[in-house]
Amino acid sequence: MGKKAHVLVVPYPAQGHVTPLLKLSHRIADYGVKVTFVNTEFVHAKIMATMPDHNNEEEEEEEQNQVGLVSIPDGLGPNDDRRDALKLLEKKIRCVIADPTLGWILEVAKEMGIEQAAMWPAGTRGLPLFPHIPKLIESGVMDMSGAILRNELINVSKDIRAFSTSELDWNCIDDPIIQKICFECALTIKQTLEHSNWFLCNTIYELDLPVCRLLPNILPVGPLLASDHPRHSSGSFSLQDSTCLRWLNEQPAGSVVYVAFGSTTVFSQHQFHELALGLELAGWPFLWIVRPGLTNRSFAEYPDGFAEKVAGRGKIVEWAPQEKLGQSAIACFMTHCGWNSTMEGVSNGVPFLCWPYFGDQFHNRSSICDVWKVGLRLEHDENKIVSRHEIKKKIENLLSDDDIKANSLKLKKIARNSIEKGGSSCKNFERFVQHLKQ
Ligand SMILES: O=c1ccn([C@@H]2O[C@H](COP(=O)(O)OP(=O)(O)O[C@H]3O[C@H](CO)[C@@H](O)[C@H](O)[C@H]3O)[C@@H](O)[C@H]2O)c(=O)[nH]1
Repeated sequence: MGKKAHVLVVPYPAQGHVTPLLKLSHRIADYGVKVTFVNTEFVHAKIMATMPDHNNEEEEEEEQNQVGLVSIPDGLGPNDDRRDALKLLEKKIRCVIADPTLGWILEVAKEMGIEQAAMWPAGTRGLPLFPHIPKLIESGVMDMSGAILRNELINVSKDIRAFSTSELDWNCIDDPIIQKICFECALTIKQTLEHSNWFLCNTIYELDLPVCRLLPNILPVGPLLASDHPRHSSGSFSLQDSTCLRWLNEQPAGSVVYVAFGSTTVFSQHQFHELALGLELAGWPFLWIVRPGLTNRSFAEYPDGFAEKVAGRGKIVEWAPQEKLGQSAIACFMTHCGWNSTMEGVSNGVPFLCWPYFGDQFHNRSSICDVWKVGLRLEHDENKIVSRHEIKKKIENLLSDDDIKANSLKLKKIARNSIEKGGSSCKNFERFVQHLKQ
């Protein structure tokens, strides 16, 4: 059976408009089409309060063909008079800011004559590949659907290391359907990069010079840090366990290996064991984030006797306030090289042990190890496993490398300066905001 068609219904937030559109939506849903109906929060609350309770099974079954009611704010203040139906027409959106992967939102904004700003959340090193796609098709390196026909090195600029075709994001995926979706997404990103009014990036001009020069329309405004602003939310999906901050404060300066792999990495149980044994063997204190889903089992199983062997020097939590881990106790950061983690690590001046999992993380590793020289790679063995011995060796190599330590502190200064008044990212950001306020 094919996928259910899905329509989005957006009424004007007034009784006489909501009612017919909702009736129409229910009719459509009765034909097996999925409907998401978007009300303002104000209207949504009113409708929900008048909905009958659905208690019996018969009604639950009917529920499957119900219209999904969701809400968005209407943009008015708490004291605005919502009985004045014209009030909303006075409200104009100045600019739409969206993730480039959702380029269609920006296209709609363009159609409506609204300014569009894309905000790229990932690493920028791979960005120059997107505008290069037509040339790769023309020269027969790939076909129109992104399938690679010939492996070769891709040169986008003399200042940027050549990419191999295996580094193209969509080419790293085995499933041909997902590969196709990812290629379409790459085309959307290309389009957005070339046509949106603004292309903001969570990066720093001084650290990303070749890319910023090659793509002059990108606007570096990073590192975007919430922890510097007490009232800003980091948008964490999980509760952050703050007990590790206290624990860290009790550890000697420069002694703790911080181990965290963001929200998407999944290890096999075998690899998870090997990592635990590597941390045990290395002998350093460690703070390890083991979120639910980090292994491909329903819960992570530690090696026998692990807890006893690392007692007193190993702290494991499900989710930490990572951005706030700027304590001097942290000696290095074992990471999957997600871009947020990369920017946060750079801002805290910590050396990296790089263990990328997919996508931009490989490019980010390259920035960390080859360009900025603030980290080392963890290498897989012939069985595609990062062994406990490799982990111990690389921790030792990294912690005894004074050049890497010095580079990390230099980078921290650059990152922090860039967001101070007069710094490059601060200036870029102010330019953008001033424009919005005109
Ligand atoms: O215990 C933890 C661990 C992580 N984090 C936060 O979670 C975020 C993780 O982001 P990131 O490091 O970018 O990793 P992912 O969640 O894996 O990010 C996805 O999105 C990124 C931005 O597009 C890409 O660079 C990555 O490849 C992709 O996996 C960071 O802000 C961390 O501070 C916590 O708050 N607590």
